[in-house]
Formats: sequence, structure tokens, C-alpha cells
Amino acid sequence: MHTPVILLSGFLGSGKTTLLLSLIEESQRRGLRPGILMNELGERDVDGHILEEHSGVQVQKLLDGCVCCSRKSELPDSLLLLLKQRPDAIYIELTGVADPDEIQSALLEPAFKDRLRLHHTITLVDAENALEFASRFSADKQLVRTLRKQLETADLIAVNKSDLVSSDTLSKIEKMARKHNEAAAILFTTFSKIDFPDLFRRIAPPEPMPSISAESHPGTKAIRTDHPVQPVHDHAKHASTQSNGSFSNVSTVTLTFPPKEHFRPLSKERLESFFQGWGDTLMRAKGHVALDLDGPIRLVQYAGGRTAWEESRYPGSPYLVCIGMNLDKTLLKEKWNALFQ
Ligand SMILES: Nc1nc2c(ncn2[C@@H]2O[C@H](COP(=O)(O)OP(=O)(O)OP(=O)(O)O)[C@@H](O)[C@H]2O)c(=O)[nH]1
Repeated sequence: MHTPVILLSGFLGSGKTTLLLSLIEESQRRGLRPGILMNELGERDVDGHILEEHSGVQVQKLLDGCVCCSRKSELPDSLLLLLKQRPDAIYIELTGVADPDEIQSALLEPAFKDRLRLHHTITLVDAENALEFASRFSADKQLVRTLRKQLETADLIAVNKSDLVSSDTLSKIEKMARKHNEAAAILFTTFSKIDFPDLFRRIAPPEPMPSISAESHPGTKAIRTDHPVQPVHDHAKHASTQSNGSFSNVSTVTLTFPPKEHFRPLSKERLESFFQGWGDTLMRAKGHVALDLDGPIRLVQYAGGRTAWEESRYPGSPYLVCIGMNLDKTLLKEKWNALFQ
């Protein structure tokens, strides 16, 4: 029997974890047992903790690098571990700078081709920022190419964060996505809410369905399912550009909080302007942070230039993961330390 696999792709902060959480919750409602694999660029597992906290599921994690290149050799073992749990489906959240092609070809390796089938590759697009990506990241050709590959390889493109933009912008994004992918269904989503009944068809074994259609914007096409995956073997080239477990010019820095005696309370506004101060070089920040010594730990998410705050039950020491392009790590750490002086 082939276990269906859903790949979740899309740039940093586009809404992959939000979608994964919904997929898990919907699976639980349907009595399905999913196996989850999360890949994070950073060495700390912010998203895995969010998922475990909200859904109670165990998540298989690959941290500190990208599963499509520097962590690629670990993918088979992770998949085998997941298969041992006999899941009804496997959901894999890729990093924001991963090329889904590489994972699709890994599923065709002899160890998996009779055990796994690609059910969907969903690429999330951050509607508020997607139109500027090519010019904003023009210094990093490989990143721009990867973002294009994320569109090209999807069979479902979810233009997410559509609450933050006008319908005119959505139309422009649809055109841009269509230019790279003629066949994918294109949906417009808020908080990654996509049409679950369609997505879940053919995961539940007793419900065979010949084809799947997506609730879509006018002009979108049906989702192709179980589409043939062509092996692509340029990951060696991809991996050779790696340094410090990061993709091209994208790297991560984990910031920790000072000890009690050096801790000075931090306001939300100060932390938000710390993020803003880096301009486009800081693409994403997320972590479980402490604003004062006796207050609660909070989850902070900086993505696409916006900061969101949520409650957190994270039991460990606070930290913040920063992901950026050409990040000056020394300066970042210096400015971080200065926040507490
Ligand atoms: N306004 C708005 N915010 C959203 C939407 N979808 C997700 N977010 C927020 O955007 C932030 C990033 O969402 P995630 O789901 O963590 O994005 P991601 O793609 O998993 O991020 P990485 O794994 O770091 O690449 C979070 O604060 C979400 O709550 C949306 O449709 N509208």
C-alpha cells in the first residue's frame, strides 16, 4: 500500500505551519493518523513546539538545515521512522527556501517508490510580499530560482494572507503564478484555510475517488493528483552552495536572553523596531521570548515585515531565531545585547 504524502512548500512565513496545523486538526476530526515531518532552517524547533502544543501530535524534526540539500541524507531515515508508525498520510513541511523538486525525487528512490505516493505539493504564497520578491532578493539568484521552483512544482498554489491585500494585487499574483505553472489550482486563502474535503479525498482508504477538484477562484483548474514525479538530480549542485547549514545567502542566528542580573525589561515595541531595523536582510524571526523576568513567555512571529504575538506554553529558556539574507551575525548579536543594556 502506498502512503499518501503531502508536501507543504512556500517562502519563509507564508503560512506553512498554519496550514499544517489545520491539516492535523482536520485529520484528527476524520479519525486519520498523520505522520509529520518538519524541517527547520534554524537549530531551534519553534514550529514543532507550536504544533505539539496545539495538536498534541508527535512531530519528526529535521533541524538546522534544509532537507532538500544539506539535510537531504537524513530524509530517508526520517521517512522510514514515520512509516514504522503506519500513518494514514504523511505531511512534510519544508523550509521556506527548499526546492520541493528534490523531495519529490527522493520519494521515487527504491526504498520508497512502492511505499509512498505523492498526493499533493502545496505551495503557499505570501500575498503581501510575493510580487516584490524577485526584485527584493535579486542579489541572491539561487533564492529567486528556488521561489520560482516552488511555484512550478506545486499542483496547488494557495495565495495566502489574502486578507492583507487588495483584489487587484491578488489578480496580479494569480497571473504571476500562472506564468510559472499552467496547471496548478490556485486558491486565495486567509490563514491557510483551504478546501479540506477535496484535499482529503483518497487519503481515507474506503473512499476511492477518480479525480480531485479544488474550490477555486474563477479560471483555476482541478488539482492533479498522484502526478508523475520526474527525478531531478541537481541537488549536489544545490548542496555545494551551502555554508553553515544555510541556503545560498540565507542563514540563521539563534539569540538567547541574558541572565537575570543583566536582564532589562523589553517592550513589544522595542522588539518590533529591532526587527524593522534590519530592512530586507531580516526575512523572518520567530521564537519564544521573555519581555520581563516575571512575565509569561510569548510566541513572537516576524514575517513579511509584520510582527504577531501569541501566548506560549513553552517551558524552556526563551530564545529567538532570526533568518535573513547576508545577515551580519556579529552586528545582530551586538544590537540584540544592546536591547538589554
Ligand atoms: N494576516 C495573516 N497572517 C497570517 C496568515 N497566515 C499565516 N499568518 C501569520 O503569519 C505568520 C507566519 O505563519 P507560519 O504558518 O508560521 O508561516 P510558515 O510558512 O510556516 O513560516 P516558516 O516555517 O518560518 O517559513 C504567523 O504569525 C501566522 O499567524 C494570513 O492569511 N493572514
